[in-house]
Amino acid sequence: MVIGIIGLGNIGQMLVKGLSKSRVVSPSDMIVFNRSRDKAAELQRLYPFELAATAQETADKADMLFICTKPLDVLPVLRELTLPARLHLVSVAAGVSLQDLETVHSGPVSKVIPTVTSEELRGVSLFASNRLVNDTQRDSLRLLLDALGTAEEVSEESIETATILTSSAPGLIAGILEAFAQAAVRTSPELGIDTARRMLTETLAGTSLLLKGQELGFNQLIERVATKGGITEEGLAVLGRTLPQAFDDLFAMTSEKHALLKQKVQAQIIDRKGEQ
Ligand SMILES: NC(=O)C1=CN([C@@H]2O[C@H](COP(=O)(O)OP(=O)(O)OC[C@H]3O[C@@H](n4cnc5c(N)ncnc54)[C@H](O)[C@@H]3O)[C@@H](O)[C@H]2O)C=CC1
Ligand SMILES: O=C(O)[C@@H]1CCC=N1
Repeated sequence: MVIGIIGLGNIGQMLVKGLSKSRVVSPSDMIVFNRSRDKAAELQRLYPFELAATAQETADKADMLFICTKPLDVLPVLRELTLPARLHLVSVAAGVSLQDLETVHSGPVSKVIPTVTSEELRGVSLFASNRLVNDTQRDSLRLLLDALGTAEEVSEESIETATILTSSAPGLIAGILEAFAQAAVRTSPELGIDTARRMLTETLAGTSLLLKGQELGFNQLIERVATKGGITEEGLAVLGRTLPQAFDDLFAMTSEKHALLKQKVQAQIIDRKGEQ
């Protein structure tokens, strides 16, 4: 099976690196197109995929085509192409629905929300497919996404909330850790920011092993750490007072952004109909 990739940004590159590292696809079974050829040629030196001269060449040769541009570039880029009916089109863009993709491709279409952590073959890739994706195509997609961590099929209704938990989360967790480290240094400047970051990074790795490796629940881990009447309890009480509102705000704002993005994609479809 030939995997096509259009767009070599964070996610396009993650796909090349992750799929190659997992060995589920060899670079020689990938065909890649990027607007800037130099960037693609540089990556090609490490991962010897076929470098396409045009996006159309990628679409013609691929069995499964990942479109990895920013959301508002997805439909304009795909409209310029003639997509073979057999092609399984896979968009990774937040805010672009299966129905939107069906306006540019009459064949099988899936939406995947990947995660940058898949470069390390960990993390959850969300996916939803339209009715034209047959069992073989769904199985092939699931195989690729499982190789990148864990594949999870979700309804389009829940994909936006799940996106925050799986795909935005690495960035959000990094943001939380940065604030954690900065507060430590405000409290004890002599510690230094690099030391604080290093301590948190190592602690995150250990925490993740306890949660995932030993299958401890969040509350079980809290009980192990927070000695009754001890210090951690005080910290948890602060989090209990402040974090529920912060996370409600986070979901409210990210939902609003998703809605705005979807409106803009809809406008691209309506404008196009007006032009025809
Ligand atoms: N970064 C992330 O963690 C995640 C991103 N996504 C989605 O992935 C998509 C890409 O995001 P990033 O990789 O972060 O963005 P990015 O800005 O790093 O990459 C976009 C790439 O598309 C290329 N591009 C733009 N127009 C093109 C064209 N006409 N032909 C070929 N290539 C073209 C650009 O050169 C750039 O390399 C977005 O739609 C985003 O919603 C989804 C989940 C996670
Ligand atoms: O922030 C974004 O828009 C993309 C989608 C989810 C993660 N990154």
